[in-house]
Amino acid sequence: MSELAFTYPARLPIVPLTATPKTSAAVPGSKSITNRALVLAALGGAPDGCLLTGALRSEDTEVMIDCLRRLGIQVQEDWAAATIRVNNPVPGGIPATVADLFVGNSGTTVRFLAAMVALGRGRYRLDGIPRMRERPIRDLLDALAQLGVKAESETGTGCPPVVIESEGFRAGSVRIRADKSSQFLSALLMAAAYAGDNPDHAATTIHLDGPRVSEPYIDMTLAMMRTWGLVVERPAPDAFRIPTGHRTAVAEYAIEPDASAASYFWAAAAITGGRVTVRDLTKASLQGDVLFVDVLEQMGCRVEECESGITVHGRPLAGVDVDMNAISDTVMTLGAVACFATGPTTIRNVAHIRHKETDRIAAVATELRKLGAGVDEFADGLTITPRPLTGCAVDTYNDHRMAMSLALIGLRISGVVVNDPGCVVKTYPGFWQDLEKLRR
Ligand SMILES: O=C(O)C1=C[C@@H](OP(=O)(O)O)[C@@H](O)[C@H](O)C1
Ligand SMILES: C=C(OP(=O)(O)O)C(=O)O
Repeated sequence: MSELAFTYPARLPIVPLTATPKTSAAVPGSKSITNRALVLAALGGAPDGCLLTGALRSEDTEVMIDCLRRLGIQVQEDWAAATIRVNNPVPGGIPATVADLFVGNSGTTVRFLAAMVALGRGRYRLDGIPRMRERPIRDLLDALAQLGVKAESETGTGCPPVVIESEGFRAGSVRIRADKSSQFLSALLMAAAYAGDNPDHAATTIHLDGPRVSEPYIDMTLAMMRTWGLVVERPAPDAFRIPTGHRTAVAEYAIEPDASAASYFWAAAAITGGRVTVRDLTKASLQGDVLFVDVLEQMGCRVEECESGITVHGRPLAGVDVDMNAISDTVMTLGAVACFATGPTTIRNVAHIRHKETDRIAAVATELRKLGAGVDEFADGLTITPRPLTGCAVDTYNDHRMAMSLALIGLRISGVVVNDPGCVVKTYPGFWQDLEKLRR
């Protein structure tokens, strides 16, 4: 990330807004869509390559791009134009036979690529930062093993580093769990579409065992696969049948703005009683996180969808009791908003966020308590009880979403200082500049 045009201090004081914001915000491209589009464009193999527009430049997308290059796929970025061109000399396959891949702390990169490299013939190793070595991937490795791929956690922890040794995988039948992360299923779905022919199986059938988390991301995967001409049948709600041999060359694909990034600006309107439009997002988005605005609406905000985007009008806020399993990247955003409501807010059914950049339930509970809020933490969620807040230095746990969410509190309360604000590079390097635009 050294070339990124942003530098960050060690600590960033947040100055409260002096005027109520009435503005619109443009957020960068979706991380989830950019990283899926990179994988699908790489496997799809359009004759002149595929041009991705509106792409996100951030640590998570840059590690994905770097890994694809190490796999022999040609990737040319033009960040000034927010475009990436992807060209695979071996459409549907992996050119490199050996690769050592560094995935940083990007869940989408490690999960999507662990399945994708299994289409190759060779030995591939994926590793990341120390926290990545604590993030689960066993359920995906077990699924790949069922398809004849040697897929192992090097240290036997069920976490990276991961070593995949493959002779390519052929269509077959496989069972997988997605109760720790939906990314396991997304990864397998995308790779399975390029599985080799098997005289005994005209399709790969994936059976999902147990409950699934983060369901809208599975829908996003299925929708994007359809764009690439890949067929996924649903013989039952927990079964996916992916016939081999279907694909469409996609020459150009437009990436939506990031809805999780948008949540900070909608929340800013809610917290300050202002009005903020996030441009170019609609409720028809591929991203479940646009539905964060429904939670704000439940709390009392007015939400308006128009041609230019989605607008949140801040109003006095009531507490809510909400299941956030489907939109769990916005839990910390809601945690910040909840501090300004008239009553307690309970966030339920998000045990899986303990496996993300940090244990997000514990981290948000600790930091909101430091600021003065009442917080009861339970295994799969938390209750936040508003109390008078006092600004202080807050820790961010190398978690971009902790930094962006806690900063929101500083828009109302003086004395909030965000430690290690540079961790936003994971998905939103320009966040601090964009937050400042609320003062215009
Ligand atoms: O598939 C994706 O793009 C993502 C799925 C979610 O992860 P889990 O499925 O692990 O909850 C989400 O938190 C992550 O930011 C992106
Ligand atoms: C959980 C996240 O990312 P990932 O799982 O892709 O690392 C996130 O961006 O909040």
